[in-house]
Amino acid sequence: MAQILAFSRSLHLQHTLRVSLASLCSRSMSSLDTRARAVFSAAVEGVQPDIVVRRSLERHGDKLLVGGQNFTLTNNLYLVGFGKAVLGMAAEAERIVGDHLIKGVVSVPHGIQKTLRNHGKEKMLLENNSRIAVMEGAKNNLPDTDAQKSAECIRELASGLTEKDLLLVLISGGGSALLPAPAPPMTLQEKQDVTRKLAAAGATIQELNTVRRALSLLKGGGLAQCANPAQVVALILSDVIGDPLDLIASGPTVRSDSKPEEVWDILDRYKLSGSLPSSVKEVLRPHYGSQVKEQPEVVKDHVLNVVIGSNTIALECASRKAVELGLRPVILSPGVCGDVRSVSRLYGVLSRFACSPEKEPPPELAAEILQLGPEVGVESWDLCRTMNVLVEEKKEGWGATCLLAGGEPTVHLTGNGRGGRNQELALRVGLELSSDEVKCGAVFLSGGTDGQDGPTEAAGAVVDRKLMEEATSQGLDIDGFLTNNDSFTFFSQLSEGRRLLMPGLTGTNVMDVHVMLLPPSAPRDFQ
Ligand SMILES: Nc1ncnc2c1ncn2[C@@H]1O[C@H](COP(=O)(O)OP(=O)(O)OP(=O)(O)O)[C@@H](O)[C@H]1O
Ligand SMILES: O=C(O)[C@H](O)CO
Repeated sequence: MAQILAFSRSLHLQHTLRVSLASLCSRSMSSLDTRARAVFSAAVEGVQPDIVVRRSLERHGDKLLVGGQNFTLTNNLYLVGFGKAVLGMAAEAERIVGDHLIKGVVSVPHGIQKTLRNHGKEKMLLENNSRIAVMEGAKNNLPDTDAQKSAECIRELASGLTEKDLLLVLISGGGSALLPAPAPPMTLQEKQDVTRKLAAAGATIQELNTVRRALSLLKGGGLAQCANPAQVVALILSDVIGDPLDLIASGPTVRSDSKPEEVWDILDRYKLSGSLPSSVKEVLRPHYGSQVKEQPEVVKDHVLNVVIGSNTIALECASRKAVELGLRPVILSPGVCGDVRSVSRLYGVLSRFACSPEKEPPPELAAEILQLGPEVGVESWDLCRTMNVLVEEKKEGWGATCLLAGGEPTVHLTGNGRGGRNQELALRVGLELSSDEVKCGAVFLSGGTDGQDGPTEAAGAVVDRKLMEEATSQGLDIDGFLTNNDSFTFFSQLSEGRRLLMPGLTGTNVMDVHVMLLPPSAPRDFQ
C-alpha cells in the first residue's frame, strides 16, 4: 500500500512538474518571441534616416564635419537625394545645416509622404517652409516619367554649381529607379525594357546596376561629374551586400571603372544582346561610353562618399539590444544571400547544432554547416566563429544565444501567391524547427528593414517548432502554400496573423535582418 501511495504521489509530482515545466516553457516561448521582435526593432531603429544623418553630420558654427573632413558653410549648400529613405535623411540634414541650405531636390517613391503621415512618421517629412522640393515617382519601384523629371531637376541643380558650392547628395536603396537619365539617343522605355528583362531573367543587383550605370547619364559617377567643380559630399544608406559604393543606387557619385565588355558579357549571359534596340547598342559602343563618361581625376578629388548606415550597423544595434535583454549575441554575417531553401537549411542545421544534447555537437552537423556556407555567402571563418560560441555556450551554460545575420536571400518564384522572401524564409525555417530531429525551443524571425516584404503589408514573420502542429490543427497545408509562394496568405490565416511581423513602413532600408534565439538545452535554465 505504502508503495502504491508513493507511486501515486510520484505520479502526481511528475504531473505537477510536467504542467509547471510546460507553462514555464510556453512562457519562455512567448518571451523569446517578444525578445526576437524587440531585437528586430532595435536593428531598424539603429538605421533610422534621422539617426544615421545625425551620427554622421556635425555642425559647429559655420563648419560642417563629415567623414573626418571639415567643410566651410557660407550659404553655399545645395542638396539632392534619391531613394526610399532620403525623405527622412533630407529632413534631418535640413535641421542640421539650417539657413546655409540654398536649395534642394529629392526624388522619393510615389505616395511616400502620405504613407509616412498615415503611419505617424511626421518627423520624416519636411517642414512647410523647407527649401527642398519633394518629387514623387517610380511607382512600384520602376523608373517612370515622373522620376525622369526629378532626375532632370537634380541634373539641372548640380550642373549650375560653382567651385564655391557644396553639394550634399543623399543616397539610399531604390535610388536607381528614382534617378533615371537614359543616355541619348536611348528612350526611358528602351532603358526600362533592358533592366526589366535582366531582372526577370534573374540578374543579380551587381549585374543589373553594372548595366544601368552604362546606360545612364547620371549613374556611375555622372552626377558628380555634373556638379564639378563644386565639392560633393554623398551620405549613403547601403542596401547592397558588402556596401559597394559603385553599386548602391548605381553609384551616381562614384567613378565607374567597368569596361563596355563587362556590360556586354552580362547582356550575353542573359541572352539579351541579340535583341537590343539600336539606340542601346549605340550607347554601349566603346567610343560613346568614353565620350560621355570620361571623368577627369579632379572629379574624384572633389567627392567624398560616406556610408552612414548599413546592415552591419543594424546588426550591431540589434546585438546591443540582445545584451540588454539578457541574451548572448553572436553576429553570423551581414551578407547572407543565395536561395532561400539553402538559407533555411543552414538555420535548421545551426539550431540542431546548438540544441544537440551532447556537449560536443556531432561533427556531421558542423560539416553540413560548413558545406552550406558558400551557397549562402557566409565565410567558413564566420561559421566556425559562430559554432565556437554555440559550443562554449553549451559547456558554460550562459543562457539563451541570439544569433544575428542579415542580407538578401532570393526566392525562385514558381507560384502566384502573395509573399516575400522573409516570410518564405521564416516558413521554411519553421518547418526545419518542427522536424522531429530538433528538440530545442529556438525562435526564428526574418524581417525586411523597410517594413515591407515583397508586395505585402508585413515585414516578415516569427516561427518556432510549434509551427507545423499549429498549421495542421488549423487545416493549413504548409507545402501547398510554399509551392504557390503564398507565405503571406499562410501567416495571415494562421492563428489570426499572430506570427506576422507588422512594423509598418519604417522609412529606412538596409536589406533583411534574421534573428534566431537559441535557449539552452537544459529546461532548468528556461526563464
Ligand atoms: N509571392 C512571393 N513569395 C516570395 N517572395 C516574393 C514573392 N513575390 C515577390 N517576392 C520577392 O520579393 C522581392 C521583392 O521584394 P521587395 O520589394 O521587398 O524587394 P527589395 O529587394 O527589398 O527591394 P528594395 O531593396 O528596393 O527595397 C523579390 O526578391 C521577389 O523575388
Ligand atoms: O537602387 C538600387 O539600385 C538598389 O536599391 C540597390 O542600391
